[in-house]
Amino acid sequence: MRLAVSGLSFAHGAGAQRLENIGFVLDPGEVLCVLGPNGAGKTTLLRCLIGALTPSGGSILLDGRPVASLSPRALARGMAYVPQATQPAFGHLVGEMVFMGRSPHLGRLDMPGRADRAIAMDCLDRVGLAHLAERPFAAISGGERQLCLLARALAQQARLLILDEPAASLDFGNQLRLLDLVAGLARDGLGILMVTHHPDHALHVGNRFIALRGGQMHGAGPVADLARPGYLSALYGRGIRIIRDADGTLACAPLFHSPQPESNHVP
Ligand SMILES: Nc1ncnc2c1ncn2[C@@H]1O[C@H](COP(=O)(O)OP(=O)(O)OP(=O)(O)O)[C@@H](O)[C@H]1O
Repeated sequence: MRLAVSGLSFAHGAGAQRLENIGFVLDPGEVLCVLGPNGAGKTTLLRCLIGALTPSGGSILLDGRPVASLSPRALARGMAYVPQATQPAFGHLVGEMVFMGRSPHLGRLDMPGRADRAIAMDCLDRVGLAHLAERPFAAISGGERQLCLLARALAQQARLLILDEPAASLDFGNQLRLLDLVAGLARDGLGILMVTHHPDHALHVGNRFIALRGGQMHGAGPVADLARPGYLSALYGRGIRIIRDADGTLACAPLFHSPQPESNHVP
């Protein structure tokens, strides 16, 4: 399933920052990372993609069909969205939250059947939370909630995953587990669009990236471009260097004691 976005624009309202002329393609088996400073428009972009916001211009095509023309059910079978971890509105159990991911596969009055429950439990197990199935969603930690929402999206069995800062509340071990999971899902042929504040994560599991700044495309390309000298410093407005260890693994580190970049010009 191919997601193709072209010339996308959106405004939250008069005077609010606009998203302008955003474009990219996400193919099956690819991890596309969305980077950019706070307030750059990353979540706004994701909410346009899933139909929660209506763009003022441009196109969003899923396998060539405008997402706006798809029924909620068809859209949910195509794309699964994992928002930033939220406070629970209702008193659901963790397992029930994950069953909800099966909704696009059920009839209007159907309850999840045995097969749906097995899929949901398997997804909960994949994120390491099987032992919390009977706990209230409201009574687990922020990181566990984030993993639960990921399990719900996996239970949806969509071909595209849209992840909004999936690692934001995770401990270091769970961040690595998440990255392994993302890489594995991409190997299974899913397309994954992942907003991240960790350029390292993009370098580890991403294929390509887009960078937003002030609602505009600041750059796009293969993730290796993020390691170009000065690129991340220009994107975030702080000195950042890339370290390459003996086996070729790249990591970002701060440059605390050097002059900070004054412009956001991308080299
Ligand atoms: N509902 C809203 N009404 C008006 N402006 C909004 C609304 N939601 C977001 N904005 C503004 O739109 C811009 C982009 O917000 P968005 O949440 O998309 O940024 P982001 O890149 O996801 O940020 P962060 O990295 O901090 O999560 C910001 O200037 C924000 O203040």
